[in-house]
Amino acid sequence: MESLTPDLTPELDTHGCALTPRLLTPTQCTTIQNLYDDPTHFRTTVDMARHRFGSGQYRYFTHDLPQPIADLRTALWPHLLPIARDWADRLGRPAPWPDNLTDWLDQCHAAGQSRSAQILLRYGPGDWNALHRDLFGDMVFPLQVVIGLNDYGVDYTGGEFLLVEQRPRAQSRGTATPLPQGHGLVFTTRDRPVRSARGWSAAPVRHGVSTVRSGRRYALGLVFHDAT
Ligand SMILES: O=C(O)CCC(=O)C(=O)O
Ligand SMILES: [Fe+2]
Repeated sequence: MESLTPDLTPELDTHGCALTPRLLTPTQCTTIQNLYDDPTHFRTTVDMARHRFGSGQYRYFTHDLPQPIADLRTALWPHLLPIARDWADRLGRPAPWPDNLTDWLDQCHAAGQSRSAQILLRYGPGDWNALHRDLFGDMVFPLQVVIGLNDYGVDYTGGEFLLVEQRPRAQSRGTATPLPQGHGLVFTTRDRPVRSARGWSAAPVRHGVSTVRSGRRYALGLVFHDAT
């Protein structure tokens, strides 16, 4: 794994999301994509159309995350933690996250959020992901990472990652980002600090995926609180 992240704060402040350097090799991306068909890795499969979440399918990993996914999540934590703490400071909110990811997950489990929230998503032509937030309860880590597993424009077309940010007393702003294969996109699960007349205010952000026009698109979603 290359050096994970330069300082992502300026990108996050300007665009509301930040691309990391390459986190997975193309071979690792293919290996992870191929896990999709092995049910032993997953606790639940969600048919997105059935829940009116869009169209397509995703599967929740069990806690027994395959390598290199487990390592990746652990390695990302110390890079994301200072940003989450800085945001909490700007917004005058508590920052309940300990230095160690395992300690934070223990807190989630004690509060009843005890199931894995890591997902592998699969989209075909016509599939899309409705705008949403991956919140499961009071235990919230405000940053998450999605990793593109396919080559945008080659393996599939359409399927851009979408962010929609609600601005204070104004209409919302949309940002579309194609995910480069093997790179992570860091964005907020809930809201992020934006400058306002009176200092900082929290802008709620939702994310989703535009309609895939052709091909297959897989993505790995890493969330840093657990689910119910
Ligand atoms: O498929 C994607 O790029 C978005 C996946 C998603 O909703 C997530 O990672 O939480
Ligand atoms: Fe999501």
